[in-house]
Amino acid sequence: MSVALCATSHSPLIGLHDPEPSVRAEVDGVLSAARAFVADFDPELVVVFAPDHYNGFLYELMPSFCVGAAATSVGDYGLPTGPLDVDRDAAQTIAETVLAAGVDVALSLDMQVDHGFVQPLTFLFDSLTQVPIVPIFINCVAEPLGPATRARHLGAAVGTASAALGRRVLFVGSGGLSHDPPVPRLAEATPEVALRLTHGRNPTREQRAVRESGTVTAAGEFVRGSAAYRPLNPAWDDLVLRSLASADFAALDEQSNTWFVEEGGHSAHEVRTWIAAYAALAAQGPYEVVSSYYRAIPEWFAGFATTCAVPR
Ligand SMILES: O=C(O)CCC(=O)/C=C/C=C(\O)C(=O)O
Ligand SMILES: [Fe+2]
Repeated sequence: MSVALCATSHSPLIGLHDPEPSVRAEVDGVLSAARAFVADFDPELVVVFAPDHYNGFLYELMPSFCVGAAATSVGDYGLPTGPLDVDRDAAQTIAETVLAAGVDVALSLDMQVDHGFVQPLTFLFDSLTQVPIVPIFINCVAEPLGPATRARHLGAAVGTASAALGRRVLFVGSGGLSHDPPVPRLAEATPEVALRLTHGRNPTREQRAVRESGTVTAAGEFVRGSAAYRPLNPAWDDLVLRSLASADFAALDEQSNTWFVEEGGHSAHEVRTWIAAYAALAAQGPYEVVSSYYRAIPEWFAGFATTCAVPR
């Protein structure tokens, strides 16, 4: 087996605003099983498809997709800070192959990544440098967004490029299913927030603390039924999981961007990372999902899912 997949929700609220202990323990068990799956596969390279939340990618220059040839974690929400062990040659090869396939991916030699990339790595590995990685950013929050089909094309091209590397490659997709956490949107932003979304790289420790405590406060309001955020949608999440398990990409990615927001909330666009990861796996033939977990966890603002898959 030369490829495998692990796709998981992330949430910056894990550890900061937890559900009841039995739910937390259940998720910890699922993530331990995913970690064991990955250890058993023993990847030689990890290709991570993940979004950003205005930490590494801002409106000063917002690509739809970007391959990182070097990357550093900003360490938001208490997660580890510092460089990732990026395989620069593999990143370069993947970027060249993806561009040759007609998908206009950017290349960064100095990518900053946030919890979107880093949290799944902490779920699956002992450190950010345990296995070489290639981080691939997918814009899932900063409108305007292209059609979701582009994530499938990106993933397919990355899958083809990965096959040519001749290594055991794990594809990781990182993002919630239905969820509508308080990620600012330019269309509604005050001038101050718009400035931050455009140029707010490297906030001070105090500025970051204010943002992060605001997310925790919002999660509390959401749990208490605030109408300011769209509800979780387990029925839609089930559709997402079933569609990807059966490689029915069109059921998802041929829908409009509005459909994603109306069904799953603004951050449901993070499903693009799952579409890309599954499309990368599909590029090397039929696959089967070997584990699939789902629970709506309002304390984490998340329709929370974790799946693992292998070639059939
Ligand atoms: O700047 C901030 O931290 C704003 C809040 C934020 O980024 C929240 C992110 C939530 C997720 O990543 C998620 O639930 O997927
Ligand atoms: Fe997110």
